[in-house]
Amino acid sequence: METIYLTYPLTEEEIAEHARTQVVAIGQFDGLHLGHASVIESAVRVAAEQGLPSAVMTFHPHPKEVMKKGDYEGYLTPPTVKEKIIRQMGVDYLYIVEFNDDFSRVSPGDFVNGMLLPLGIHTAVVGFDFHFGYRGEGHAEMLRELSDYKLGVTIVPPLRVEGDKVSSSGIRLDLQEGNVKQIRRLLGRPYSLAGVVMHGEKRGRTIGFPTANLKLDEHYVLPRKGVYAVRVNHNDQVLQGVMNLGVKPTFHADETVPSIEIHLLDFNEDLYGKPLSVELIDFIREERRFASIDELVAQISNDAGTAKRILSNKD
Ligand SMILES: Cc1cc2nc3c(=O)[nH]c(=O)nc-3n(C[C@H](O)[C@H](O)[C@H](O)COP(=O)(O)O)c2cc1C
Ligand SMILES: Nc1ncnc2c1ncn2[C@@H]1O[C@H](COP(=O)(O)OP(=O)(O)O)[C@@H](O)[C@H]1O
Repeated sequence: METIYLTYPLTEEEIAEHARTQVVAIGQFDGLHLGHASVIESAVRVAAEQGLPSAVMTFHPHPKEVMKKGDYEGYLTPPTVKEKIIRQMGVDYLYIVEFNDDFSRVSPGDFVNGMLLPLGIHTAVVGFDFHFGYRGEGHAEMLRELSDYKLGVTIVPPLRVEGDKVSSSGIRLDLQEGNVKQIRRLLGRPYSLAGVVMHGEKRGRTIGFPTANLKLDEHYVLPRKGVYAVRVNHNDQVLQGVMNLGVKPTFHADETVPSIEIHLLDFNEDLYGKPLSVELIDFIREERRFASIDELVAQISNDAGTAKRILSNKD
């Protein structure tokens, strides 16, 4: 897969370089949940049927970040994660269009005639709720008419899991509630956070539970504070662990910035500076303040046992 960065308006050179008859799935696709996957898979299938290359067009930064909408709290799938997942889906080209103030003011008609048609888009594949152009005034059904019927359009219906429509906003709510098991069903994979291990307060080792402190690579939406059973990818190895995402109220009275700390089970190696990717498998409990370090340690030991039981279940 080739990743191509574009800005609107396209230059003559960009058009000359990237125009090809192709089938493109268009959307924000933040989270890359099963609904998004069904849109992208449709594009790959239609492309194969037509003997054309397949592509995904997405936008960065997130429009809500640029438009300073109050409810923006980060990415479910930051750009590098999104790119990796789309690559695994057999897509030939990924177009990342810069979303900025100017682009937010492009009319639906100009988006179609100044972006899609010049790139040689043969068929656009979009989700049922796709909106585009100034104030999101363009919607899926308008693509045909705005292109003067030059574009083929496939609209993919909503995907349901156990009766519920799969949506990025639903997943954001589930994250606030710590429903990581449900999120795993909606994404088709666990929610994960990637980062690098940094130095912490060096207390972990003194209480028998060293914890790798994760500095996140990108701006993720964080789940509810608390303790989670996690699977950790480190050096092509998959390790079991227990994570605390919180402000350590036992030690800090008014800390507000949460830290992400993982104790790896049956493991003893130096991890400073190493990249880790952490998959959230299940929520164990809320973070709380303990009256003594002994009580905290007893609880962490209990949590490690709970995580081990959860992670040994093969589902
Ligand atoms: C499984 C687990 C659960 C934890 N639960 C809590 C908790 O409920 N309350 C709290 O104040 N700290 C909790 N912690 C954080 C510890 O206080 C922290 O790991 C310890 O202070 C070491 O910090 P350091 O790695 O910065 O040295 C937990 C840590 C782990 C690994
Ligand atoms: N089982 C383990 N789980 C997590 N980190 C471990 C483990 N064994 C060794 N380590 C190392 O110990 C460090 C954590 O020790 P800790 O005393 O909590 O220090 P810090 O406060 O700097 O995180 C990790 O960053 C890693 O390098």
